[in-house]
Amino acid sequence: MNKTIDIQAAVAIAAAEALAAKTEGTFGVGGVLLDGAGNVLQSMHNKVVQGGLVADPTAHGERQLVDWYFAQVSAGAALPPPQELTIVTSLDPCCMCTGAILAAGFHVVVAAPDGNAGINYDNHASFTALPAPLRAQAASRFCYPAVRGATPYARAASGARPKSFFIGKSINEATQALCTLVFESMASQVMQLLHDGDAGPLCDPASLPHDHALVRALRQRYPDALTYRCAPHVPDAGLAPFLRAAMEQDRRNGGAGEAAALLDSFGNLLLCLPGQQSQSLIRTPFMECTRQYAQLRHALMMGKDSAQQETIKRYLGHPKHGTFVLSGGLDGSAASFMTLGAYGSTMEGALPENNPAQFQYVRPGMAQDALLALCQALPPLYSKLIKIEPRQVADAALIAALA
Ligand SMILES: Nc1ccnc(=O)[nH]1
Repeated sequence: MNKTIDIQAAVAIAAAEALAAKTEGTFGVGGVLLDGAGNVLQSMHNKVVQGGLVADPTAHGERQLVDWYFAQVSAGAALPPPQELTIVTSLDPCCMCTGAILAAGFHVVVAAPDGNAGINYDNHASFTALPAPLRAQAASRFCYPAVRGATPYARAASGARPKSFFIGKSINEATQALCTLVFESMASQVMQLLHDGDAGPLCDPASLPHDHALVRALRQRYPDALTYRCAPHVPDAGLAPFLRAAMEQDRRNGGAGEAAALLDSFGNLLLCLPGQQSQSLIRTPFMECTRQYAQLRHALMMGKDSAQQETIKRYLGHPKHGTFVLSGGLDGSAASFMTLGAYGSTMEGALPENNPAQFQYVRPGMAQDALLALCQALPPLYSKLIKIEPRQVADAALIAALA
C-alpha cells in the first residue's frame, strides 16, 4: 500500500476521459476514482448525450463514479469506504454531483473551473452555494490544486489539502487548459441538443391507442402510466395512491419512503417511482424518475428517422413542459442538494414562461422561504438561468392524503 501518484498524472487520465466524452458528442468531462494509495479503481466520462440524442441528464462523470462504487459494493466487492477514496475530475462538480459526493463521503480533486454550474463557481472555495452545514464538509474534501504558469489557466491552490499519497501536488498549465477547452468546446452544443425540436405543439399521449408502441414502452417502465390525469400542473388527491404505492416500495428498496412523479403538460401521469437506494445511496426517487424518462425517450428515438423522432418528442415532450412532484420536500441535506442539482441538469435552460410551477412537493422538508433562499444561492445556471423554484402542491386534499 505504498503506491503513490502525482496529481498531474491523475488529472491527465481525467482529461483523456474528457476527450473521449467530447469525441462521443457529449459534455467534455471525465474523472477517475483513486483508492487510498493512488491506485486507479475506475475512470469514466460524461454520457448525457449518446448517439446524438440525450440519453440521461444525470450521466455526469462524477455521479457515475459514485454509482459505480456503490454498485460494486452491493455486488460484494471489498472496496475501502468512500472517506478513503478520491475522485479526480476534469471539471468542477455541478450541484448534483456535489450533493452525490458529499452524501457518499468521497474526497475530490478538481481541475478546470465551471463558472456556470460548478460548486466553486466563484473560485472562492467557500462553497456559499451549499446549505451552511455542508460548507465545512466541502472545504475539507474538495481540493483545487495549484496550476503553475503565467496564463489565465494558472491559479493558487485552494480548498482541501490533497490526500498524502499524491506526490506532485500541482497541475500542469497545458493539462488544465485541456480540461477547460474540451469542456468549453462542447458546452453550448450539448445544451442546444437538450432543447432540440422543442418548438412544435405537444400532443396528448392519452389520445393514442393502448397498443401503440409509445404507450407500451411507457407502461413497460411504469405500468400505471396514463391511468391518472389532473388539470395541467395541478396534481390533486387522485395522485396520492400512486405516490403512496411508490413510497412503500421505496422503503422496501432501502430508501426513506419517498417517491417522485412526472406529469406531462396535459396532466397525464407518466411515471411515479421509488428510489433504488439498496443498490446505491444516491439512487433516490427523483434521480430514478428523471433518468427513466430520459432513457425512455432515448430508447424510442434511437435509430428512428427525424420525422419519427419528431413524433416521439411531441407525445413525450421535454420534462420542462410537465410537472415533477416529490412526495417529500427538499431539506438541507446533501441528498436534497443532489436532487436540486439533478433537477437543474434535467432542465439545463430557462423554464417555459407558462410553467412556473414545474417543480412541486407534497410534504415540506423545510420552510418555503429558506428553500427559496437556498435556491437563490445556487450557481448561476440554477439561480439565474433556470431560476429553480420548488413549491408545495396547491391541492390541500393531496397534502392531507400524504400527511
Ligand atoms: N462537472 C461536470 C459537468 C458536466 N458534466 C459532467 O460530467 N461533469
